[in-house]
Amino acid sequence: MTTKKGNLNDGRSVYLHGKKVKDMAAEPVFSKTLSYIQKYYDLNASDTMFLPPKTHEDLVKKREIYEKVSRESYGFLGRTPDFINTGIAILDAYADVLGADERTNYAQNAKNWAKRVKSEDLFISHAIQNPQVDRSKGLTELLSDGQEFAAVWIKEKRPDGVIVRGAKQVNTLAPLADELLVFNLPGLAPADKDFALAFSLPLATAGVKVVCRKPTMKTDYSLKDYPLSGAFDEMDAFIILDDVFVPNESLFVCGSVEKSNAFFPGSGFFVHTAHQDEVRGFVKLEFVTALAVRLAEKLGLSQFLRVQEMLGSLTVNLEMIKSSIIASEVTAHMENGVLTPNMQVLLAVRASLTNYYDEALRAIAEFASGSIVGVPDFREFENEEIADILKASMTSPLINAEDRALLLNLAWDITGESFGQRQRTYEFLHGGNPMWIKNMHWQSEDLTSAYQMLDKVLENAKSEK
Ligand SMILES: Cc1cc2nc3c(=O)[nH]c(=O)nc-3n(C[C@H](O)[C@H](O)[C@H](O)COP(=O)(O)OP(=O)(O)OC[C@H]3O[C@@H](n4cnc5c(N)ncnc54)[C@H](O)[C@@H]3O)c2cc1C
Repeated sequence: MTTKKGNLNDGRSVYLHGKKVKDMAAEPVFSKTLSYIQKYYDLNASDTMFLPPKTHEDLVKKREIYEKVSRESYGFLGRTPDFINTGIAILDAYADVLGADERTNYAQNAKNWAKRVKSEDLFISHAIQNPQVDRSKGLTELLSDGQEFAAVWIKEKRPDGVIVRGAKQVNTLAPLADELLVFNLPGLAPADKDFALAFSLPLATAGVKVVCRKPTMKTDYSLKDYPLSGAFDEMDAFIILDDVFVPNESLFVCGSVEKSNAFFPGSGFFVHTAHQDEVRGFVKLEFVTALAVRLAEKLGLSQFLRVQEMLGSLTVNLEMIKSSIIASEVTAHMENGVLTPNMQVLLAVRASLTNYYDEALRAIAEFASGSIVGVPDFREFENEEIADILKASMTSPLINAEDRALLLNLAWDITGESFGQRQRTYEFLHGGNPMWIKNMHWQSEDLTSAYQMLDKVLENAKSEK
């Protein structure tokens, strides 16, 4: 256990700035962010997190703890330990779908793993999406073309486990986690047996290489200049599995396309992690909505009708998301003895949040306008040569110079900085391409009563003499 204790120097291979990191604690991008991740443990969130929901009250309790954890990072850390842990909480009830074969008992492995994650309070990071090598080709075709890193595949089968090779394109917070959970989304073709895998391994396993993107964190300035991007960076990483040995007992799927395709929806992970994710999304939407309102007030814009309409639209969006999350709990159903939130509602929330978040960002950018790039380095407010005139010229009856600069810096962090751009990309894509989400929603929607009305009016028209 490393994340909870705060010691990430366990021999893991993490690459940053073109080098292998020797001391994780010496890198602010990791140490500062870790202190935010650890708030999950400070809040003793695990007791509630690992509760398999049986009643409506349980779901409400879980929502409240997701919200609490999320508020610690204002919703800007998406993959805190509660995300995967809420799926692990119900794995015991679902694992039998994974079955067994002559190699191992996958269902039992998953149950044992869930027990260990709970008892050791581990932080699990998940790696699903395959690198965008050539989406026009199937995985088996890519491998036969020599593309060994287009996905993760079984290179060698041994009696005690398998050697896997390959890559996953983005794994959020992997450098700070205890273990990597590697699996596929549904969609493997019948020929893709060698790609049919699901397993979890400690970060420090030989051959696991975690290659970080360039940080968005600003370390050379004060938090006054970069209130969020100076505080944490939800690091994403490219994962390389360079001939990694996975012991039989760590395998949840191996060689079965059917089981691989069933893993995400069939393990209960999808719906319960979605519940956590949408609550976290709501908290973030609340934050950006509040910032838009504060900017409008402090820049003297809120008496304009157009601005009022924009603000009203943001609060309407917020209300829709809040109510929908509650609706997903009220319309939950029992499945495998677990009270399961309504997935159609959660998918609708995910599909809408991408647009609502963007709308809030557009409002912030429009209100902050050119002022957003006219903010000096905060040290200028201490510069004897110009401090007085700067403060006088930037102070208004509504807000003093420093508070105004701070508010605008926050707006820039969220709309302009690489931190904000990464957050925007995250909101758009982390839950899957919105195209797939909407596609999935439409295919599962029950339109029976709507069709009945439609047929009635058509029949009425046809039967007119
Ligand atoms: C900040 C961030 C953090 C993330 N964190 C994680 C993480 O921790 N773990 C993880 O596993 N994943 C993570 N993801 C990955 C995320 O799950 C994927 O980016 C997302 O699902 C979209 O998949 P993709 O990028 O492979 O794009 P694709 O699905 O390849 O789509 C790319 C483009 O191709 C088009 N396209 C692709 N296939 C088709 C098709 N069949 N028909 C028509 N058009 C098609 C799409 O419309 C789109 O325009 C993260 C992503 C981001 C941006």
